[in-house]
Amino acid sequence: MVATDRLNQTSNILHKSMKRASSIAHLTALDHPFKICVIGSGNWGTTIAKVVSENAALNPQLFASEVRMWVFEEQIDGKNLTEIINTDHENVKYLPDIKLPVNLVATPSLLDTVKDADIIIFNIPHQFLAKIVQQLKGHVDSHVRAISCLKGFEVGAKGVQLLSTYVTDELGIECGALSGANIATEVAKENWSETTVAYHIPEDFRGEGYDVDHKVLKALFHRPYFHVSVIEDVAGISVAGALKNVVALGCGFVEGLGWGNNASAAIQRVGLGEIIKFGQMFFPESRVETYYQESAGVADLITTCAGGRNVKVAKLMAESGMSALDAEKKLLNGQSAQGIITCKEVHEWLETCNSVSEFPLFEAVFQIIYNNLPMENIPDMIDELEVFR
Ligand SMILES: NC(=O)C1=CN([C@@H]2O[C@H](COP(=O)(O)OP(=O)(O)OC[C@H]3O[C@@H](n4cnc5c(N)ncnc54)[C@H](O)[C@@H]3O)[C@@H](O)[C@H]2O)C=CC1
Ligand SMILES: O=C(CO)COP(=O)(O)O
Repeated sequence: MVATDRLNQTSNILHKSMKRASSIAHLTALDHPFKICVIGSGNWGTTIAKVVSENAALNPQLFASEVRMWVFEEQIDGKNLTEIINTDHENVKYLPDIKLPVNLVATPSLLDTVKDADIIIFNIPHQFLAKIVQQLKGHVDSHVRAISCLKGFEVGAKGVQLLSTYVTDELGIECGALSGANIATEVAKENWSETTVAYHIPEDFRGEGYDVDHKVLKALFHRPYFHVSVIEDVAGISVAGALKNVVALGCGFVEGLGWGNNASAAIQRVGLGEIIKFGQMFFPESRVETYYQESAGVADLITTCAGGRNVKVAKLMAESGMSALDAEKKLLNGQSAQGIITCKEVHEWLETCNSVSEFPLFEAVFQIIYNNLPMENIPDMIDELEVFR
């Protein structure tokens, strides 16, 4: 009886997932297949390029097979990285030992990469976004749609902005976000992960089959090993993705000090509270439920604090006394621990708003990295400032 129930249950699950897969497979672009490009070829940039290239090859009615990936050109042993990627189908510097699909084409020119693209996926360390977006101005049609996979904020004359909002404001194109518990190397190895894509359907939507909607985004990013949930809350997933990197630095400090799991859990508790509070104060359109219902949020906080680059860099700082930038350089071979910049951006914004004291963990991380505050002071800093909660 129990065995029969199990069998029925398994067959129901199989039926549902086959139905879902076939409904995605039967989507058709009615005008021309959507042409995809990826801007960025780092650890996550290359991984996402692999994911979407696989889907592009499998769905010719919906996507053009060739996916271009912009590479910030550099030489590896006297050879251009683009040439290595296009010949050996491997990004030997930022994603070694992972075979890339042959329909993924590395391109050194930014403008050639976006030429005729229908969907642009931004995936670079966020400190380079402004420069890239400025180069794209005037070269992207207003009907192009975009997804930002970046984690961070833009802080400037307009205050604190989501990176997707920055893209929309500067380029005049609709931009959503992708964020989740996604250590790139695990996704690249096709170990099962979940992610969240958030996208608002714009007012100039041209109709199903002619434009990007939630079904198209699911077809673009969902893989058997990379399960995608598509929602509307761009702000919620972006705030969570940016700020968990700051919390992860805090976890790295206490880990490097040898304080153990309780201390790391305490940092994550305070950190989650500050993430939610930041979202509610500065992005009131974000939904608190997103943080625990979606992969972007608590799940991303857990995976990043367990094994991400930010935690590793902070741990090395604690163990060696190195500066954040030296530790990043030593450990990451050109990759970026985004929390180092994000905590500064957050501090500057909170100072402008006179709200520094309401975010004791974010402020402690900033003071440790930029003003050499002793890491051992974290518990006291949190206690002293937490009275403002
Ligand atoms: N790696 C990961 O596990 C994940 C990363 N993310 C986010 O995705 C975004 C991109 O991260 P990654 O692809 O991992 O990048 P990365 O950390 O691997 O950075 C290296 C990339 O930066 C490029 N770069 C270096 N100098 C540059 C310059 N002056 N201008 C333009 N590009 C330059 C390099 O060419 C290389 O492509 C970040 O915001 C990150 O937080 C999100 C989820 C997972
Ligand atoms: O964003 C990430 C996981 O979702 C990656 O985190 P790190 O940049 O700390 O490796």
